[in-house]
Amino acid sequence: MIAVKALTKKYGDLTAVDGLTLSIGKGEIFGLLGPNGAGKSTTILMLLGLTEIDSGSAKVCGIDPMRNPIEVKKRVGYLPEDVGFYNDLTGLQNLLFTAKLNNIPKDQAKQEALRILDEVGLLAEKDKMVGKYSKGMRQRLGLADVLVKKPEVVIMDEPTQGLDPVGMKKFLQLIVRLSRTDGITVLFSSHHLHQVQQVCDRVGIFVKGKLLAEGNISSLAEQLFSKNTFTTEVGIVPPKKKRPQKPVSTATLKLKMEEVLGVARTVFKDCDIKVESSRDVAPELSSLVVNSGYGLSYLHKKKYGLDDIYDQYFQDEINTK
Ligand SMILES: Nc1ncnc2c1ncn2[C@@H]1O[C@H](COP(=O)(O)OP(=O)(O)OP(=O)(O)O)[C@@H](O)[C@H]1O
Repeated sequence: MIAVKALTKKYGDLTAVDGLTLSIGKGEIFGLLGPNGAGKSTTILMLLGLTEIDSGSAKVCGIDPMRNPIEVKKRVGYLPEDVGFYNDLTGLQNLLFTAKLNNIPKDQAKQEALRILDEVGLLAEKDKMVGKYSKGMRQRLGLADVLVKKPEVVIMDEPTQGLDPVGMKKFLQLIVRLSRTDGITVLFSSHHLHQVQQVCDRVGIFVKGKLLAEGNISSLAEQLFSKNTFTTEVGIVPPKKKRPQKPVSTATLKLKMEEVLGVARTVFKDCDIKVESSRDVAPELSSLVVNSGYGLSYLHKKKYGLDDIYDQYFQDEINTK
């Protein structure tokens, strides 16, 4: 439904999107995850034909948005960060207005609008002026506004910005339902790791205009950590004087650990050892420690997840904002 090849956009000397290649299938929920300024909005604008592409190509529902932006707009619903509504019209009236602009017959429009208001949980508020809606209600009405057009693809730019945790959860559940029941393809941009992790089938990590990796969470971790996705933290205890076996030196223990199949690196800091490996080596490490004459004070196994990816790639940038 979305196919992008070597997509590039420059603003003067700045390359906002740098050779992006990506494809998103029908019914898939894809999360474009990246910090502020990564190029997410620019990518979305290019997909919608709202800004020019400098090089590369994009197809949305098989249509080139540069050549035929109107056809793309017919099939794609776009939910920007802040949706503009007529505040002195009710939720229902706003939706009927959108339906009219999209040439949907009046009877059909009302029936559909009511069904969608129900779906987004706003049926009880349908006659309230939108000016009196909360931020969460506006976002849900925004989604309803997009759905009235019966889109094949929904593109959302930071859709949960400003929502409280409950509102965010409900909104995300709604997105999943749309994709699962109606087969709608969803692309949404976010810099919130946890919401992306909760709902996306696939995630693209986007930093400084470049896609660093894409895939499901576990394949992302593998791509970004060069296959050494396991970390084992081991605490050793020097033996008590009277123990029969004299321990090997820590230098020897380090060498032995590095000989274990799959171990890529070890870091020794006094009695604390960190081992990076491509597979779970905890059983081998624990017996190695004991057989080398040490006691084992602790052993933690950890597999990289999106949190680690986030820490490595985004946290510094977000902290500086
Ligand atoms: N119209 C413009 N003119 C010049 N530079 C721009 C323009 N629009 C965006 N940029 C720059 O392009 C880069 C990418 O911006 P973009 O808005 O696409 O990022 P983003 O990932 O959507 O960020 P955010 O999460 O803050 O919305 C940024 O450095 C931004 O300053």
